[in-house]
Parts: sequence; C-alpha cells; structure tokens
Amino acid sequence: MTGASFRRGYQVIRTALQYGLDDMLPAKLTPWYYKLLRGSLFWLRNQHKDKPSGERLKLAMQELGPVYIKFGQMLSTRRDLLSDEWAEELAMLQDRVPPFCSTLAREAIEAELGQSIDSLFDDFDDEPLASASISQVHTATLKRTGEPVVLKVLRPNVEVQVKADLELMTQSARFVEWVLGDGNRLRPLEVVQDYENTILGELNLKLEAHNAMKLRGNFQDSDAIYIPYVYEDLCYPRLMVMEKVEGIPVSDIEALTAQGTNFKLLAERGVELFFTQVFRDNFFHADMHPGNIFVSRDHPDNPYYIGLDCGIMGTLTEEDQRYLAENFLAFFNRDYKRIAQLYVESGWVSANTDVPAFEQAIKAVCEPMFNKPLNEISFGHVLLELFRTARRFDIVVQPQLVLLEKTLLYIEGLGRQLYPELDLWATAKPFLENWMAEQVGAKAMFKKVQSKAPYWSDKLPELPELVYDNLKLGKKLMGNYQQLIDRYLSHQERAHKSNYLLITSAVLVICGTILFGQMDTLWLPCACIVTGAAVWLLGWRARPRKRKF
Ligand SMILES: Nc1ncnc2c1ncn2[C@@H]1O[C@H](COP(=O)(O)OP(=O)(O)OP(=O)(O)O)[C@@H](O)[C@H]1O
Repeated sequence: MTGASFRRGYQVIRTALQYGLDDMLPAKLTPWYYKLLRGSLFWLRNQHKDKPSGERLKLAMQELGPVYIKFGQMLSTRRDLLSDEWAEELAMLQDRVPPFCSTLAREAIEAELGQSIDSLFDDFDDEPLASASISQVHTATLKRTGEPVVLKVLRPNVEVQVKADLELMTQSARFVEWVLGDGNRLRPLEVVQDYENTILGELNLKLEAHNAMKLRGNFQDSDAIYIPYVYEDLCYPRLMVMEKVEGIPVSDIEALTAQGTNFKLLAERGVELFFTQVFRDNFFHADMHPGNIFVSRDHPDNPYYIGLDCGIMGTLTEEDQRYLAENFLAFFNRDYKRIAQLYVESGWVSANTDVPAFEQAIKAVCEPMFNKPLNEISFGHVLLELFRTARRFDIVVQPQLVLLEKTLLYIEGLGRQLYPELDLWATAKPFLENWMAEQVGAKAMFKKVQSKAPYWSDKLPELPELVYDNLKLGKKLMGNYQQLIDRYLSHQERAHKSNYLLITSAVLVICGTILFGQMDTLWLPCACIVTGAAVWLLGWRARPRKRKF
C-alpha cells in the first residue's frame, strides 16, 4: 500500500468515526474484536452527537468528496431501504452540496475560455444555481444569441480527490483479491478499474458535452425526453455551456401532483426510455438520480422528462446486449431453464455448472416476484438474492454490467416514487419482444444485408477481376504443390536406397572381419570387405541432398 493510500484510508476512517457512523452499525456487526479495535482509536470521538444520524451520514459523505457523494446519491433513491429522514438528507447530495466561492468559479471559467466572462455572457450570476458532486452551475445569458444558459464548472482539485480515492479503492481491491481466493471470481480489481474509467470520464466536461449531443440526437423527435442543447464550441475539459432548462425535479412529487401530472404515463415512459437506450441505441444514461432528471411544466397530462448530466454513459457489447435481452425475456416468460442456459452460454458462470440445480435456484428467487406491482417487489433485493445464488454456482462478476445494474436500481427507485402501481412486466415485455423480433428472423436479416449494401456496391465491380486473379493464383499454387510432393517423394526414395546399401555394406564388412579368423584362405574375407566398401561408396553417393521443403 502506498503512503498516499494509507493517508487517505486513515482520513476515511477518521471522518467516519468523527461523525459517529460506527454508532449506526447494528450490534450483530460489531463483534468483540471490532469493539477492541474501535477502543484502540480512542482519540477519534464522535464530534457531532447533537446531530441526527441522517445528517451525520450526509456531512461525512460531503466531507469525503465526490466518490462518496455519488454513493450517497445512489443510496438516497432507495427509499424502500432507508428511513425518510436518511433518504431526505442524502437527497441533498444530488444538487445541494455546499458551493465553492464564486471568485474561484470565475477564475476557472475565464482560464478555460481564455477571455473574460463579460465578453461572452451577460448577467453572470455569482450565486450558483446548484452545486453537486463534481461541479457547480451558474446562470448567465449568452451574448451572441440572447438565450439563457448555464455554465457548469468543475470543482477545484476534484481530480486530486477522486484519484486519491481511486488509488485507495485499487489497493483495497488488490488486498481483497490476495486475501480471498474467492476474490478472483468477484474480480474486484476489474470492477474498480471499470469504475475508474467511468468516473475519470465524468471529470472531462468536453466528453460530457459530446455525450449530451449524442443522446440529444438519439431522442431528437421523442415525446418522452428532452436533452438541452450544448454549445460545443464553448465546452472545455473543465467548463461546459448549455441551454438553461426549466422543469420540476422528478423527486418533487408535491409540485408534480399540483400541476396534475399523469404519473402513470410518466412512469411508463421511464421504463420505455431505459429499454430504448439500452437496446435500441446501446448508449444509456448511467447516472439517473433524481437530481439529474426533471419533468416538463408543459402539458402535464402528456409529460416528458428533461435529462441532465451525461457524464456517465454506458454501452454493452453486441453479445452482452443480446444475452441480456434474452435473459429479460426468459425472465418475463418464467423460463428459468433458459436463464440458466444463457448464463452458461455467455460465460457468466462456468461451463461445468449443474444447469438444472441452477435453474431451480433462480426459480426460487424470481417466482415470488410475478404478478406483483412495483410497490411489492424490489429489484435491489432480487439482484442481491440472484447474486448470492449465482455465487454458489461460481458466477464471474461482469464489470460491464455493473453500471447497468446501478441504472436499473435508479429506475426502480424512480418508478416506486412516481407510480408504485406500475406493472413493470406489462410495460417492458412488449418492448423486448419487438426488439428481439428485430434482431432475429427475416426482417433482421434484411436489415443486416441492407447495412452491408454500401460496402458490397463498392466491392462488387472488382469481383470478376478478383475471381480471375484467384483462379490464376490457385493454378500456380497447385503446380507448386505438385512439385513439392514430387521432390519429397524422390527424397524419401533416395533415403531408403542409401540406408539399404549402407546397412548391406556394414553387414559385408562385419562378415569379412569374422571370416578372417575362421578360414585358411584369405580371398573370401577380402572379397567381402572389398564388396562391403564398394557398397558403402554406392550408399553414400545415393544419400539425398540436404534440402528444405
Ligand atoms: N441545463 C441546465 N439547466 C438548468 N439547471 C441545470 C442545468 N444543468 C444542471 N443544472 C442544475 O445543476 C445541478 C447539477 O448539475 P449536474 O448534475 O450536471 O452536476 P454534477 O456535478 O455532474 O452532478 P452529479 O453529482 O449528479 O454528478 C442539476 O441537478 C440541476 O439542478
């Protein structure tokens, strides 16, 4: 462990203990050795005893920085797991993190623009509109168009903080892998590396701007979501300028109710948007906490979402996408055998898995969920149970699916808040069936052929020439091949002949030598030896020349 990780580790423990987070642990998680260890850190006392536990948790996460704030944002969406007090406190991490001073914000913005704010914008507001985990947002008016815009600027030193946490996470993952042989199956290091790529990508606002424009393009004509316009020529790694949008935060149920929002349609559109992004576009928003989603104020009976913060986007490989869709469908059709087979086919569990036993285990987890509205089921719970089950069958954690699981949990949290009676199955199943139908069958084949048409129209005129050249080449190759075989056969023939003569010569020489001592006459042994020598000469001459084939 490096010095920096050690220091950061100590800082995390110190913050947790000074905010009394250890007091929140249930008794069964504090065995005697934990108490002994806690007692040895006697100088780190809870300094905020007067504050309620939810507020202490929020303050600790806030102090620890972006990585922990993001974790708090995710937790805040799980009202089914947390008390109202905790959920409300943690929800403040979505857009109400204490701001940094506006002088620093101005300096950072002007450093990126390379000119003064006033030369490009009017009415720059020093009071931030919002302040979240990695950035702060200020409003202004763009001089050249007169449009209201927002300037999103990265927090000072955010990269340093994030990198220190990533280093600590990497070291801890290495330690876990080393301690547990089991750890390899969980691939903690790979999961951390994947998270690292994701969060480092979020720290580049130029990349976020590009993502936002791509997502906007994907939903250009959609009546389910609107993505604000990004002024790409005014975007830099630490600054992003975009259209200012007005809307109601999706978590503000009171305001949504007051304007008469059609919650059922809104929730259904949320599910539809998730599946469209994952399966149709293979480009999904993977940071869908309520601070990043607003609902339009226009026509509340036909409401649409407004999506912000495209810093974390996910994609899947074609195979993962296909396996996942099949998995969902098999799940909706209660075909547990297919689910088990898919896990084996995709390599997510070992090929030696006992498929019938795995099928039964999956059935035991999933079956109780059916025919229940969203308010009676918990994906979070099911995912945990499935994970626990799959562990028994040697599952290999797929880091590329972690983002997707996180997004699914956000969607569930959102759906639960908006319209708990939502029939998830009825909403999602037709979408997946259509998608699968488009992937296989005649229509899909036609589409694939169609997508390859420009390539073939380019290559087709060259075809006769290619065929002729290949035939000529084939003929030449055949000739060469025949020559090679002939040479090999003649080589073998000479080798056999030479060996035969050399062995005969050896026999003649040995016989001649033996006869020398046995016979009175010399002519016979001499004849044998001379003949042997002559035969050896012939054999030596007959040997094959050294040749490479
Ligand atoms: N285009 C916009 N129009 C109006 N408000 C905006 C806009 N973009 C951002 N905001 C406000 O700023 C807040 C923070 O923005 P954003 O989520 O992009 O920052 P972040 O630091 O990346 O946050 P996160 O913690 O989610 O990563 C949003 O929750 C929203 O309230």
